[in-house]
Order: sequence, then C-alpha cells, then structure tokens
Amino acid sequence: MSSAAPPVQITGSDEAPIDLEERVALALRLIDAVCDGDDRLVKVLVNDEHADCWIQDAQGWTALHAAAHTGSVEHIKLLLRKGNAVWSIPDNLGCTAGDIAYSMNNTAAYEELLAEGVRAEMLRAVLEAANSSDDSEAGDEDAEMGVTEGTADAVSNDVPEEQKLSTASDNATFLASRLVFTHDSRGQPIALDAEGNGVMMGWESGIMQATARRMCESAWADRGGRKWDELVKEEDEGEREPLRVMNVGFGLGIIDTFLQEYHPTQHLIIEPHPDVLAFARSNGWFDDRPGVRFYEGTWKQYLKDLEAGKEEYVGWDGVYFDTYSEHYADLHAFFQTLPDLLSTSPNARFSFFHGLGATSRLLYDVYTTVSELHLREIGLATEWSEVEVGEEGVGRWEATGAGTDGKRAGKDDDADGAKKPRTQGEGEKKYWREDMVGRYRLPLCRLEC
Ligand SMILES: C[S@@+](CC[C@H](N)C(=O)[O-])C[C@H]1O[C@@H](n2cnc3c(N)ncnc32)[C@H](O)[C@@H]1O
Repeated sequence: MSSAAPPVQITGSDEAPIDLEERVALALRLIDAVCDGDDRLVKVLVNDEHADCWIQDAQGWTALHAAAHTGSVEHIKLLLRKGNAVWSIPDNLGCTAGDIAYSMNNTAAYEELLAEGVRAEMLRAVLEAANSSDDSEAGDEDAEMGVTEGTADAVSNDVPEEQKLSTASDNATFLASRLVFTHDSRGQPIALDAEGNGVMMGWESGIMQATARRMCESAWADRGGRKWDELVKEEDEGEREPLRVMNVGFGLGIIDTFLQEYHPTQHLIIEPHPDVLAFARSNGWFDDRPGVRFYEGTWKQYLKDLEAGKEEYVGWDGVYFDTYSEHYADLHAFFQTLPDLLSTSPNARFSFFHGLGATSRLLYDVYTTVSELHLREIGLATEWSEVEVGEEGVGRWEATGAGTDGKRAGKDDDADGAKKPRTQGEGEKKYWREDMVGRYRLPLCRLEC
C-alpha cells in the first residue's frame, strides 16, 4: 500500500536538502521584501539564502516583476546578476517584468531589463547558430517532404496525437496541413491554418501597403500608372532602371498586389504551401501577369537551387520576407543571405514583417534591437518607421469554429468536444497586442557601402 509521497527534496547551495514548500516560501518572502523596498532582507535572501528569483506568486509575479514595479534598478541588477531571475517570464496577464516597468514609467528599470533581454537573445542566437546546422538540414527535409509529396494526410494520420507538432510553430507541420481562406465577421479576408490560427489577416493590409511604398517609392514611384511592356521597353533602351522584386510568403497576396502597382520588371514569389498556391491560382496570379513568377517551394529550397545553379542569380532591388510558423532563428538565417540576394543598386531595399514578440512591449523592443544588430553585422542599416494599427478589432482574429482538421481552434470547447455558442470577440487569440506594443514598426534596410 502506498503512503503519501514525501515532500520533494532539493539541494540548496550549502548541500543541505530543502523541501519544495520551503523553497516557494523563501521565494515569496523575497517578492514581499522587494515590494517593501527592504534592501537588507533582499540581499540576505538572494546572497545568503539563495532564494529562487524565478518562482511566481499567485498573480504570476516573480521578484523581478516586483522590482520592476518599485523601479529599483539596484534590486533588478542583484536579482539578475547574483540571483537566478529570468527576464522574460510573463505574469498571469502576459506581462514581463519589463512591461510592468514600462507601464509604471520606471524608465531606468525598463532600460536595465531591455539590456538584459538583448544580451540574452544575442547569446541565444550565437548558441542556436552553433547548434543549428544538423537540425535545420533535418527540418528542411521534413518541409520538402510535406510540400513536394503532398503528404498532409499521411503525416496527420500516422503520427500519434500526443507527438503532433503545432501548425503555428513547426514549419513542416504547417506545410503538410490544410488551410481555409475565408472572411471574419468584420468582412476581413483571413487565412486560417488547421488549428484555426490566423496565417494572414486582412487587417495587415495597411502594413503591407506602407511596406511596398517604403520599398519602392524613393526610386520607382514613376512606374505607377504605366504599362509593364512600355516600362520594359524603356529599360531595354537604357532609359530607366529595371525593378526586380522578390517576396517570400504569398499569404493572401496583399503585399504582392501593392508591389504590382510599380509593375516590376521581374516579380518572384516564393511560396511552398499547396493551398496558398491554389488560392493564388484561383485569383488569377498564374494567368498572364507580366514579370510574375512563382517558385513553388520553401525559401531554403530556393537557396539550395540557387547554389546548385537551378535558379538564376538575379540581384533583387526589393526583397520582402513574411513566412509563417518559422522562428527568429530562420529569419536570422535569411538575413545572412541578403548580401548575395540584393542588387548592387543604391536603391535596393529589404524589409520583413516585424511581429516578433508583439504581445509584450519589452519583447517587441528586444527583437527590434536584436534584429537591427544582426542586420548591422552583415552590413545592412535599418530605418524604422511606425504604422498605426490600433483601430477597433485590429490585431485579433476571430476563430471560425473549426480548423481544417475538424477541431475547435479555441480553448472553449466542452470536455467532450461539443461546441459552445460564441459571442463576438469571444475565443479570439491575439498575437498582436496594440495595448502593449502600440504602433507597428516597419523596418527598411539597405546595404551600407
Ligand atoms: C503571413 S503569410 C504572408 C502574407 C503576405 N505578406 C501577404 O501580404 O499576404 C505567410 C506565408 O508564408 C508562407 N510560408 C510558410 N513557410 C514558408 C517557407 N518556409 N518558405 C516560404 N514561404 C513560407 C505561408 O504558406 C504563407 O503563405
């Protein structure tokens, strides 16, 4: 017969066992001491008692959240440098310590947490890059299999439920899953993945329009309203510069529609998803659009084909990157290829969709800085401009009830899977929190001479 399990024993710094309850109690005392501004006790708990700085209280706060709230830079430094505080832990409302400091106007505390986030993410990128070559090869092959062999059903049927990866965070899983193209209740077009996550939403149209303009208007504005063949004739006669653009990730074709306003000489669209390609086909993108060509595969496959001589080196004047279910490490890897992809024209520009960490002010600031630093490392200077996205309903998608795998997207099903009635706004997931982030930051990058 079994008796009640003994308390979990862990080993403290003095090697004496401490039980879990004691450890939690110590961490909660630390949070209180930080809130009370009790410097002496905070130091004792961190330096001598080795209280865990990452343990969360009932509202999800760690000692770092408490220090961000009081604005004590001294406590923040102590918790990060002498304790084991983690800068990115969100509380129950999704706020990191940095978000608390920002909302309290504790500027010095915010700066300290931002610097910690940037340091940690730069280090993480170095470690990921060092470990990635084997993983990315394997991942890429998975993606290729999903796309070229159209194995969506085979993949989803053969893999046990508990081992399935999410369509939102695993590219191969996404590429092997089915998509739905529909409209939300506000009439905005949306593309949903098999779990009901928004792949692309009409509300991003303003961002896409502003991006296409920023990329093209300085050097190619006079192409608007002209005919493609007239423009190409003028290019052939040496009277004007050609415009060659590449877009990675078609989605709803929004940015491609705006890029078409400049009648690019060449317009390459890299898109691997069979359902997106079918959507593009049904919207006339494969019919006689001068200069437009689709590469039907992932950008990693495209780069391999480029290296193998199966694709021609072009020298693109505009490159845009906006994929789905990839990670910052993938975007970072794409950055490295830009010196080879961009043309030598002083007008050549690169941009990407910057939704990185867009549910937190701190994370958004960290990724703005980290991406700019990584671009600078490969010789690209970045200018940021802001785009307003804050109208009502923006930044959300409305779950439509079922993903393409027949499962409910939201968390609001009954245990037996029965669907509950939904009111407007209910069950909406956010990946953009305008209350936290404010305006969208549009990056525009150019190669420095
Ligand atoms: C957010 S949508 C792009 C939306 C687009 N910017 C627009 O204006 O409509 C992302 C697209 O990237 C595609 N995608 C996902 N993984 C990709 C990959 N590895 N290489 C290229 N495209 C990819 C998806 O199929 C999807 O069409």
